Amino acid sequence: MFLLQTFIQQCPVVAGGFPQFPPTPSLLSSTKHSVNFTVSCCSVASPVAVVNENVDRKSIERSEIRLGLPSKGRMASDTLDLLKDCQLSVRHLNPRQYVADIPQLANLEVWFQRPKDIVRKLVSGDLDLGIVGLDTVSEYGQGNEDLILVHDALAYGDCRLSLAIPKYGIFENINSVKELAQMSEWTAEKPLRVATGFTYLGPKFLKENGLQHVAFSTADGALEAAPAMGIADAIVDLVSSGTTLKENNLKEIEGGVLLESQAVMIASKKSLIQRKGLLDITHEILERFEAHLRALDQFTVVANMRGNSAEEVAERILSQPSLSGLQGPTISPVFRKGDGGVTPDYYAIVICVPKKMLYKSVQQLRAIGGSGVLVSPLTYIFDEETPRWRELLLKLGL
Ligand SMILES: Nc1ncnc2c1ncn2[C@@H]1O[C@H](COP(=O)(O)OP(=O)(O)OP(=O)(O)O)[C@@H](O)[C@H]1O
Ligand SMILES: O=P(O)(O)OC[C@H]1O[C@H](OP(=O)(O)OP(=O)(O)O)[C@H](O)[C@@H]1O
Ligand SMILES: [Mg+2]
Repeated sequence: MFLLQTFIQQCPVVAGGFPQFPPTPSLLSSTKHSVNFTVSCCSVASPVAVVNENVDRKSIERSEIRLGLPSKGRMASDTLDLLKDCQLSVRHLNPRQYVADIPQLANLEVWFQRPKDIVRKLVSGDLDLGIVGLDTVSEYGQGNEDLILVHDALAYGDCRLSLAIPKYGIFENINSVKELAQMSEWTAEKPLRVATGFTYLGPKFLKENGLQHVAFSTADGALEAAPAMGIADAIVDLVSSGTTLKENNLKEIEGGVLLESQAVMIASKKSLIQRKGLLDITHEILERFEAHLRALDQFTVVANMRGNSAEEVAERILSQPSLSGLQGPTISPVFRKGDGGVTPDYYAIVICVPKKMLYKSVQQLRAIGGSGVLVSPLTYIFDEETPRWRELLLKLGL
């Protein structure tokens, strides 16, 4: 049995600037004072030094800006779709080639990498920008201050990292982390056994929640099988629909969500400050993302309305809660030639309506005399300035 410290000292793993990501231990255990790794199989005295990244690389000397995108898995195609929807299509000639570009953004290289490697390479300075799940940033970034969240809600890849326990046996009446921690079953000799791929966030969370006797095991997938196989008592894993938990007779418990996750855009703070052109490209990508994502849940609604004046029509519209639009309605007179000359006969109104409110809005429009209602999708809403850009500049001290 080795403490984590011992493990790292004896395994000459050099993490090249990356903050101590653990060399996937096969078993971890928590004691009263610290979370310890118990190593059951490892070449602890390996003579080979594994250098994860170039330590003193000349990365800052390269002039190209590098964006890391997921090379495969759940996040890959949604990420490309988002960029395409923002008119930033990635030109990728060959799926086995890991480098590509975005013709709209000069001097930018796109590198396809596994999500966890995107985070590692941002920390090591080999990438400048990246798009991955927040869970991956938190697990592999481990709070590194050089990692900056540029956009924290790209609206896909939604899931949560959760602690789950069996519905049956000794857990039948356990419904919260507090109750789990208070169970008398867990002792130093017989700790709560937790299976997880999140070997940083898992132990941290359980320690913070007062679970003193915990042993962790790790696997690359199908963790939900571990309790039924008798390998673990609980798991910490990603959940989205909850089907996998349900099918394996497991349940989430109160206080057991470690993290709510979705796709995010991250950047290296050092690069943002030092690399020429990066701030401008980041601003452009951020503006396009924001404009697209804001427009996603809105429709443009155009309708005709009879009235005596634009003001009178505006008053009627603003009296309806669903019709105020983004900044208020746009109202234009529609002129017709009559006996007494050219007069405004009715008014055309244009408003933005949240998609969820569409039918209610149409009903309200009709109730105040609206007719000929046309509905079309919105592509972008560009605001004067994006709040996220201001926040980013603040984080950079600019
Ligand atoms: N139900 C889900 N299960 C796992 N990941 C999900 C789920 N829903 C969304 N995600 C997001 O997708 C990411 C994982 O995708 P995927 O498993 O394809 O990636 P990966 O890093 O290649 O995984 P691995 O290396 O284990 O194969 C997660 O980090 C998370 O942000
Ligand atoms: O709540 P759900 O919608 O059921 O999704 C959750 C499951 O999906 C993921 O597994 P994945 O499909 O990546 O398989 P793996 O765990 O074998 O990698 C995750 O690890 C869960 O097992
Ligand atoms: Mg997976």
